[in-house]
Amino acid sequence: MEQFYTIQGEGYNTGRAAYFLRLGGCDVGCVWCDVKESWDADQHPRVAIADMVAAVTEHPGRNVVITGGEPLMHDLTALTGALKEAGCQTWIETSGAYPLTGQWDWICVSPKKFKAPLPQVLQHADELKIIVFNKSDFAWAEEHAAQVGPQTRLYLQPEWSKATAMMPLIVDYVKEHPQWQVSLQTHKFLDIP
Ligand SMILES: C[S@@+](CC[C@H](N)C(=O)[O-])C[C@H]1O[C@@H](n2cnc3c(N)ncnc32)[C@H](O)[C@@H]1O
Ligand SMILES: Nc1nc2[nH]cc(C(=O)O)c2c(=O)[nH]1
Ligand code: SF4
Ligand SMILES: [Mg+2]
Repeated sequence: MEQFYTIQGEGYNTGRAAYFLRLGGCDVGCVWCDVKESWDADQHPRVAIADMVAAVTEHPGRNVVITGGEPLMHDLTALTGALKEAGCQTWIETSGAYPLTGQWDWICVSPKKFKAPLPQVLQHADELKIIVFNKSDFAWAEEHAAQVGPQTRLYLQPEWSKATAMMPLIVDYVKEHPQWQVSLQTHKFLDIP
């Protein structure tokens, strides 16, 4: 759908330069999704893997975030294989609703109520990033934290339009449950892609 070189704004790798490949297509249907224009894959041109890798390597950074849309609706074996061959670190942003394909250096799973994550994907998560839209999401976050491995980093990220109301609850929650960390969409504060 689009590709751009920016700073990873969210989660564990916040602040690090990364090239984003945003793949079209998602049927999860989050009401608050901030890239609804990604949902219909047919609205976006097909790009050859070699062209994506060439675009990545025009920049000095070698961290590549594959996001979407829901990137795991595509078989990512060939794309991640080509990126690894070009010396890239491969990071994914996924809801976990589809089977894991590809070779990954960092897996961020952000489960959704609208289409449940697969246990297999949760078990491979390096990072679990729960979007907090209302106060019931803390209990829901714990249900998913119980399904990841002991090394998985746990993040609570406010839904953007509810951030003012949810941030005080998130701050209190993290102080009481310090296994969790705060994640903010810092790129939106920086006004970068
Ligand atoms: C647009 S999604 C694409 C990747 C994948 N479909 C997913 O949901 O993880 C990228 C990240 O943005 C988060 N996100 C989407 N809309 C958001 C919003 N309105 N506020 C906060 N985070 C949001 C998602 O939860 C996910 O972690
Ligand atoms: N800077 C920046 N960081 C991000 N982290 C995850 C994003 C995404 O939409 O997947 C995203 C994004 O869209 N921009
Ligand atoms: S799964 Fe991701 S891309 Fe799909 S609707 Fe939800 S936030 Fe948007
Ligand atoms: Mg985004």
